[in-house]
Amino acid sequence: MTQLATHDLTVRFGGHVAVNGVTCAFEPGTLTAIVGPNGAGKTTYFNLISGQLKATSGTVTLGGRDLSGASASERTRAGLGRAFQLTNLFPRLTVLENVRLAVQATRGGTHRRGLNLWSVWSDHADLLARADELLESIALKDREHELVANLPHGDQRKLEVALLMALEPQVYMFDEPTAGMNHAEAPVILDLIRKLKADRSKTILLVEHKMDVVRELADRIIVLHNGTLVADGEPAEVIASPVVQEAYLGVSQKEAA
Ligand SMILES: Nc1ncnc2c1ncn2[C@@H]1O[C@H](COP(=O)(O)OP(=O)(O)OP(=O)(O)O)[C@@H](O)[C@H]1O
Repeated sequence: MTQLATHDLTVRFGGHVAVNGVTCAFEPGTLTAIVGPNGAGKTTYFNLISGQLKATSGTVTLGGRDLSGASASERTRAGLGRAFQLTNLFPRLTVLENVRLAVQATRGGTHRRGLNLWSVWSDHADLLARADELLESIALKDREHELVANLPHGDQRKLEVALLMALEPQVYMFDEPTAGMNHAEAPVILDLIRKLKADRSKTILLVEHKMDVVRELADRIIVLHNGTLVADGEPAEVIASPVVQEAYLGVSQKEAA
C-alpha cells in the first residue's frame, strides 16, 4: 500500500520557522484532519507536501519514493492530488469540457495504441462514461453545458473536486474544502469526501477549522502549533484533550462538547 510520509520536514522564512521538524506518516484508508490555530503552519505543511514550497530540510516520500526534490507537477504525476481554490478550472469552457479534458489528460489519448478504429471508439466511449460518472457524483449533470465562468461559486468548487477525482490520485489533499460555500452546497462536497474515504486505497488529508466536519470525517487528528506537531491520535482523544481544546483549537470546552 502506498504510504505518504514526511520526515523532519522544516521550512524557515527568514528567522521564522513555519513548519518545524514534522515527522508523520499517513496510511491509505485513513482520513487525517490537520487542525490548529491560525498561522499554525497547516497550509505551509500542505505546500511542502504538494511541492508548492521547497523545504529547508527534511523529506517527503510516497510509497517509499523520495519526492523531496520533485516539482509540484511531478508530485501530482506521482499520485499526490491537491484541490486548489479554482485555479485548475477553464472558465471559458463548459462544465462537461472541463471534466472531459481532465479525464483525457489522465487516461491518455488513442495515439498510444495507433489508429485502430475499435480502440478509438471504445476509448472515446470510456472517456464519456467516466466524465458522466464524475458529473453525476458532483450533482452537476444538469449544468454540463454551462460555461464554468457562469457557475455559482459552490458549483465551481464541486467541479474542482471532480477534476481532482479525474486524476485518480493516491492521496487527496483538501484545504478547507467547504470554505465560502452555503448550507446547500457544503454537504455535496462532504459527501464526496465521505465516498472517497470509503475507497480504502486512498489517503486523505484535510485541513479544516470546522470541528463538526472534523469530528464527522476524521479517523485521526494531528494538531500543529507554531509549526510543530503537538498532538496526534484518535479524534475523540485529541478533541477531548484540554490542552488542545484551549491552547490549540481555540474553542471552549462547551463548544466542543
Ligand atoms: N511565503 C511565506 N513567507 C513568509 N511567511 C510565510 C509564508 N507562508 C506562510 N508564512 C507564515 O508561516 C506561518 C504559517 O502560515 P500558514 O498559512 O501555514 O498557517 P495556517 O495554519 O494554514 O493558518 P490559517 O488557519 O490561518 O490558514 C504564518 O506565520 C505565516 O505568516
